[in-house]
Amino acid sequence: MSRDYRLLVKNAKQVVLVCSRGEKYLTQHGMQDLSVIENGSVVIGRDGLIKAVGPAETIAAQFADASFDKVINATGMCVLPGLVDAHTHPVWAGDRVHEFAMKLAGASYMDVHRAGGGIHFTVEHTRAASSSELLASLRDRLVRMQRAGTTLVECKSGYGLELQTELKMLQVIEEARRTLPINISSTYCGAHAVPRGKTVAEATENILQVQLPRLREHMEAGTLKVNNIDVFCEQGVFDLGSTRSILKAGKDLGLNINFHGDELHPMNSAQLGAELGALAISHLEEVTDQGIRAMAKAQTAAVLLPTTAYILRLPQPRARDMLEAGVIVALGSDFNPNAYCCSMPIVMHLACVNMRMSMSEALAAATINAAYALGCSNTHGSLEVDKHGDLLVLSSPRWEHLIYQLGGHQELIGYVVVKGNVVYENNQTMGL
Ligand SMILES: N=CN[C@@H](CCC(=O)O)C(=O)O
Ligand SMILES: [Zn+2]
Repeated sequence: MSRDYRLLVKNAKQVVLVCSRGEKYLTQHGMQDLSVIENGSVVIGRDGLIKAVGPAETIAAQFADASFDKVINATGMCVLPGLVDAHTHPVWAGDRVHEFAMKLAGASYMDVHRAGGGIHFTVEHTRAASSSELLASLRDRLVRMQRAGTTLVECKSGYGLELQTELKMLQVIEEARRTLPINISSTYCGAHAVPRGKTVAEATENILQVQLPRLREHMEAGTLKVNNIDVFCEQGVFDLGSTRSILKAGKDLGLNINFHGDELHPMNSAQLGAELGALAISHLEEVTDQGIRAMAKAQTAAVLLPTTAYILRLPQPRARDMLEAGVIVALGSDFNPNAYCCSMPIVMHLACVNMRMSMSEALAAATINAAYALGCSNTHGSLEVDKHGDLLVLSSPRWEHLIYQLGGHQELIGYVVVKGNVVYENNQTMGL
């Protein structure tokens, strides 16, 4: 057997595995009691997969005659799995800082949307932008996310609302996936809003008869890899019936159902998602008790987005009720021109303070459960042998500092590693 490896991270004060028995997700007590090794090391092979993780002394003995392309001495530091951001809209042109001012002055999200702003404003600018402009800004945003610890990120289309721009966005995401050292799960979200001048029925028809068939051709030809299908199921956007037909058609294409539901009004989106076998539903600020029970039973993950409730001053999603009912709770940044946040550490902090999650629950939600929401928890979301060697090294002796120090991740994160390669190194780290 070869004794050459890509990376050894040795002697960490804590190695947070999150889980260690091949769990696909964590719920209830499992989220409270994360697997942590005190004084541990991790070995990543040349194939980018984890070969060993365990007590530092055991690893030192087991790999005494091995050679490593790189060794990180993590004495006094913590190692965590790379963070997983389960919901973002990172491909767009034209910021909406002016709308932030309107909302601070009292306008609601739907006031702005109905007045032709919001998603419509971004659609106009994104349709006009070239692929290279979109790719350049996407790259910058992904770099910012990565520096904040994200190593797997879901990226949606949805600012085209017609075939050409939706395809342009998905191709830009595909190019990022091919060329950037970050894992991407891509989502077709052509039903993000009803285009100006069209009815819901016309928009649904266009998606079913024009956009999805062309997407199928690209997927079959191997020119696009798309993982998930999304719809914004909301009053004044896509109703339950149109949502159902679009999601079902996406599922027939082999896409995972992962959609926006019960955000501003109770729509019975959670029940619909459970019925269709959705992998995940995002937002859920207005989910009902029945919806919570249906999601728990169907093992449909709830992707909660603390930045949205915070920025729009919405009621907080009922994280505690969901956790107690056994729902698989995950987290996402919801990065988009409305909620401009690239940082999962800040998202975890908000989840703890505003949604009353514990720090362990928040970390599980931002790692193994977010990976589950993207159908990737067999390869990502925890530090276990044979999973991808994606991890963070923090310059603090306890991992909880990543959540506790609000906005402190820039100084705390010393290394971000993807498949055993250091993709970000920060020489300016500061301890406590
Ligand atoms: N709610 C719908 N979609 C996004 C917002 C997109 C936008 O405002 O541009 C969300 O998840 O928050
Ligand atoms: Zn969204």
